Amino acid sequence: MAVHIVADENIPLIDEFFADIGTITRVAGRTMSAADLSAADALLVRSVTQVNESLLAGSNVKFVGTATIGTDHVDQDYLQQHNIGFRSAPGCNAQAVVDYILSALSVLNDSRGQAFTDLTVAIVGVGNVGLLLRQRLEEMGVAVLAVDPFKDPQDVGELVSLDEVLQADVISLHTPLTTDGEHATRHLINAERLQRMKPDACLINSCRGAVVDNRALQQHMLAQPEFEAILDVWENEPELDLELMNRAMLATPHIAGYSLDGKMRGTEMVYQGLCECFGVPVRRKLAQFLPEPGIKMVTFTDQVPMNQALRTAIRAAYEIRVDDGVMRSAMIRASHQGDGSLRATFDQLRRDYPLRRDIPRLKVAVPSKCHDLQDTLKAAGFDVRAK
Ligand SMILES: NC(=O)C1=CN([C@@H]2O[C@H](COP(=O)(O)OP(=O)(O)OC[C@H]3O[C@@H](n4cnc5c(N)ncnc54)[C@H](O)[C@@H]3O)[C@@H](O)[C@H]2O)C=CC1
Ligand SMILES: O=C(O)C(=O)[C@H](O)COP(=O)(O)O
Repeated sequence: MAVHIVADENIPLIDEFFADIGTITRVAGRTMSAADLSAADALLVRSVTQVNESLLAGSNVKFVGTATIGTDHVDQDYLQQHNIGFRSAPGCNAQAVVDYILSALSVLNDSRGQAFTDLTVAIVGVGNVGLLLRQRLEEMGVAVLAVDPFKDPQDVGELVSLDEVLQADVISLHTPLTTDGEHATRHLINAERLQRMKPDACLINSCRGAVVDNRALQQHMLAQPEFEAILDVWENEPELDLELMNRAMLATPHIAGYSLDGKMRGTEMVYQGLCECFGVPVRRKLAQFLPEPGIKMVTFTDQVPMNQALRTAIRAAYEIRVDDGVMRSAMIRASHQGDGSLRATFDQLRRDYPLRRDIPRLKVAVPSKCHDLQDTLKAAGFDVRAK
């Protein structure tokens, strides 16, 4: 049976994974409509497509795959009620988000003349991203506080209350966007909770924009000039609040998870789900397609101080300041153009995102006598070679 697949044009390796399963139509994810699905058996999306009754009603779609970790754009109840198979890609780009946070922390440290180990970092949501971040930071010697009402400390380590977490130097958000129940995360960080943070705290949001009340954050930063925000995600994307961007210490266009490794892993995971749903044998594996990294090796001498080596290695793998600079200049240019330019520019930055690899793909050579440096770089996830 040939499966007709409608796929977001920004999903990589669509032909490589799916061409021998059926026919493929690529469409723009942001503007996908019910008309695009008239002949579809399977739908593959990213986070920018709202998958709900108005998209699917009247179609013959039997499977929906989202090549993303987040699933807040998918009405899973509707899929279940209509017997439509579903697969997301849990954890696919968790490593990339962790790399983003490490690069962000290295910039924050530079601006304050601090080392990683001078900070207490709070993690809100200890799932795939939060737990990997916790492991990396703790092994690097950073003090971590974590909160997650749905997790057992036996599985994810010690947990504290949200009140305690608000007292950390850095608060990094890693929850899904949810709107129902006692622990709903929409506007989890609101004006009142911002008030309870340290005046010079740093809030990092790389999960979903609406987990933070963006208006309250902007007002808080106006009143507390020492407060820092590092923002990858924005309420109402692809709309962007330029004022908030200008106040943020680092601003990026929802690309924290955009490593090649993470994106391709996402495709492989939905491929496996689609094969299972249609009873097709799994013939393709990510390793067939993932290229070798371009930078082969970063080499350190024994003279390099620990923090400098760590910063250099992290930024050789992922330099957040480049993404920040590209976004600011593109957005400022767009703000002088007409209606819709900011939205279009936000999406264009994402579509044309340059190649980036996960930290564990970067080999780092360290003198064999520098055991502490080797251990710290391994803790941060690097492929360390003693030389
Ligand atoms: N900026 C980007 O490019 C990316 C953003 N994301 C976002 O990050 C989110 C987290 O990713 P994962 O860790 O892989 O998801 P996950 O589902 O593995 O973990 C989320 C954790 O948050 C916890 N949680 C839920 N409500 C909470 C609350 N009120 N307070 C504290 N914890 C709460 C859950 O119990 C769970 O342990 C995703 O849902 C997605 O929206 C994910 C990948 C890339
Ligand atoms: O995996 C997720 O969840 C994300 O946030 C994705 O990295 C977002 O990428 P797009 O699906 O919006 O391209």
